[in-house]
Amino acid sequence: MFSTAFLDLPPLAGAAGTVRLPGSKSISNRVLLLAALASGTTTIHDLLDSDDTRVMLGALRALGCGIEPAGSSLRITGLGGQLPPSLGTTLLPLFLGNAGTAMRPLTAALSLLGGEFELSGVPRMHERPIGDLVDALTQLGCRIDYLGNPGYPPLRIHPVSHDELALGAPIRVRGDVSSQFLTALLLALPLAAANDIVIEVVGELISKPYIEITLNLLARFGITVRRDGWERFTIPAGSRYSSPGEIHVEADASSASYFIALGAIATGVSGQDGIRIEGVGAASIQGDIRFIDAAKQMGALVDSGPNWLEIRRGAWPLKAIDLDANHIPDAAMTLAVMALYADGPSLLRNIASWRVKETDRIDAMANELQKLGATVEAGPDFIRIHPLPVADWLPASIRTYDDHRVAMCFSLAAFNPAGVPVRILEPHCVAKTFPDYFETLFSVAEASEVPVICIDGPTASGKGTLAAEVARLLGYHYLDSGSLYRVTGLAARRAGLEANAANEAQIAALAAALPLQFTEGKVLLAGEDVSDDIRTEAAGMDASRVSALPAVREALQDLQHRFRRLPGLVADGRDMGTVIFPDAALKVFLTAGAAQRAERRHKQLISKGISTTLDSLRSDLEARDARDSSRSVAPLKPAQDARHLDNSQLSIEHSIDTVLNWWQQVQPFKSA
Ligand SMILES: O=C(O)C1=C[C@@H](OP(=O)(O)O)[C@@H](O)[C@H](O)C1
Ligand SMILES: C=C(OP(=O)(O)O)C(=O)O
Repeated sequence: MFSTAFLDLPPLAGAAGTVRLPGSKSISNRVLLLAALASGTTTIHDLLDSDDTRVMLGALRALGCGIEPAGSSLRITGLGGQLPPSLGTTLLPLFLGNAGTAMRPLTAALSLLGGEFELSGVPRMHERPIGDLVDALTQLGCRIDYLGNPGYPPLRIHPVSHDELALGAPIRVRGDVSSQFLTALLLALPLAAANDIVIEVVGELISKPYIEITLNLLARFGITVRRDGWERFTIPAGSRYSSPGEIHVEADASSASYFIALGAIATGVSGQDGIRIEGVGAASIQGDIRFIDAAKQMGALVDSGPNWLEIRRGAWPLKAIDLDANHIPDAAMTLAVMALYADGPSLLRNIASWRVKETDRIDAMANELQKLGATVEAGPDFIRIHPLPVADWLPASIRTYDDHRVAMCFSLAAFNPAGVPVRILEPHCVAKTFPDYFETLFSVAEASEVPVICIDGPTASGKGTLAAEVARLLGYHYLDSGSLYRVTGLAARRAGLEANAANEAQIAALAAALPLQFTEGKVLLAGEDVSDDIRTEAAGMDASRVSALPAVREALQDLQHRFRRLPGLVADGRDMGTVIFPDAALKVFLTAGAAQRAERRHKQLISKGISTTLDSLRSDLEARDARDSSRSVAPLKPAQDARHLDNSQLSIEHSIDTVLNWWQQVQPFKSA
C-alpha cells in the first residue's frame, strides 16, 4: 500500500495483462457476521483483508468469536446466537471505522443479542445516516440511544429480552436512503424468529442488488427469506443460521470496475492486448457486475466466464452514456471518469445516495473532474460530465476526501491523451476495500516515461540516506547502484562461480536477473537480507573482480534500467545522472566537505565497533575522490544539468526538503 502524502501518476500510455482482485467487501462482511451468529465453525476462503473487514473482525473477536487462520483462509467459530456469559453486563465499545457494512448490520445484530455496546466510527461515519434503521429497531422494542447527533452514530445499545420485542406486527423500515438498513434487519432478525417475522419497506428501495447479495448469503447459511417484490420480506418461523462449513468469497465486482474501465480505455502494451480479471465473472452474485453492461454500452469489448472477465478497447472515443445508476451506486463513479473519454456528455441519474457515502460523492466527483478541466453539472441526484478535449486537460492534484473510490477512479485519468500527470492525494484511503490497488494497477499499466530522480555524489556524502528517504516519501522505487557489484559478487560466490573471465557469461546472466530490492535501509536478495554479507572484506574483493568483467557491467546496466518502474525511481550512485539515466527529470549532485564526510564515516564505523582515526579516513576519502573523478569509465562528475547540493552544514531533513522542493518545481501540479 502507498502510505505517502500523495502519489504522482505519470501519464500512462497503455495497459495489458492479468489481475487477480481481492475479495468482495459486501460478501466478506456479510459472511463474517453470519459465521459469527451461526454455531460451529465456518472456514472462509479468499476473504478480503482491508480496513472494512478488519473492523468487522475486531468487533467479532471482542464479542467472543473464535477467529483463527487456516492456511491462507480464516476459520470462524460462531456464537450460536448467544453472547458468551463472560461478556457479562459490562459496556463493550466497538470502533467500526467507516464501514457501513459493519456499522449497520452490527447495530441490528447487537440490539438483538443482548449486552451493552457503544458503536462508533471515524468522524465521517458520524455523519452517515442510521436513523431509519434505529427507528425500525426501536419500533420493535430494541433500546438504542444516540450519543451525538440524533439519526447518526455513535450509538449506545442496551440489552432487551426477546419476550419484550413486538415481533408480531410487520417491521417497517425506510429503504430510500440506504439498502444497508434492510440488509441489517434481514441478517439479524433470524436471531429472534420464533414466529414468522415480516419486514416492510417504506419508500422506493435503492441499491436493490445488495439485497440480493444478502438473501443469497442468508440462504447459504440455511435461511430462506420469502420475498414479495421489493416491499415485503418474511423470515420464516424457526429460521436458524446453519454454517455451510466452508465458503468462498468472490473477488470484488466494484473493485473490478476500475480494471474493466482500464480495458475499455487503454491500448495494449508490448504486443499484448486487453485486461483479464480473475476471481469474478459474469455469474457473480454481486450487483456491481452489471457495470459490464454500462462499459459495453460505452464501447468496451467484454468476454466473460464463470470466474473471469476479459476486456478490450472497442469504440474510441467511448460512447457517451445516459444511465439510471441506482443499481450500481459504487461502480458508477468509475463511469464518471470514463465519461471524460466519451464522444458527448454523459449523464448518471438517480444517484442521490452518493451524497451520504464516504463523502458527498456528487460534490467530490464534480470538484475533482473540474480540476482536470472538465465541464460538469451536478444536482441533488445526478451528475453530467462533458468529455475533455485533448487541449483542455490540466495536471491536477486530486483530493480524495478519505474516499477509496475517488482515489481509485481518478487513477484512470492518467490515461489522458494530453500526456499530463495526475496527482492523487492521500492515496492510502484505498485501504478501505483495496489496499494494493495502485500496485495492482502498476502491474498492468505502462507509462511512456517513468520519472527518475538521480542522486550522485562522492562516498560518504549521505546520498544513500537521502535517496532512500526521498523514495519513501514519494512512494518510488529505490536503487542503491553502489551495492550492485557487491551483490553480484556475493551471488556469484553462492552459485559457486569464481569471479574470472571463464565464468563471465554465467555471472553476467546472474547479474541480469538479480532479484534485488532495497527497502528500509536493507539490501534484499531474493527476499533475504544480505546487507551485512555484502560489506565484508571478501565481498569487497569479489565485487572488484566481477566489476572487471565487461559483460557483467553491461548486464548491470540493463538491471539498473529495469528498476525504472511505475510509479517512479530514485537512484543513487556515481553515474546515475551522467550514464545510466541521462534523461532523468531531476539530477542532484550531492557533496559535503571531506572533513564532514570523514566525521560521518568515523561515527558510523565507531558505532559498529570498528576503530579508526579521523585523519586516516579523511586522506582515504580524498584519495578516493581523486581516483573517482579521474577514472576513464563513468568518472564521478556532476551531470551538466545537475543541481548541486552541499550538505556539509545541513541536517538530513533539510537536504530531503531541498530535494523534494526541487522535485515539486519540475512538476506541473498546482496546489490542491
Ligand atoms: O450492502 C452493501 O454491501 C452495500 C450497499 C450499498 O450501499 P447503499 O445501500 O447505502 O447504497 C453500497 O454503496 C455499499 O458500498 C455496500
Ligand atoms: C459506500 C461504500 O461503503 P460502505 O460499505 O461503508 O457503505 C463503498 O464502499 O463505496
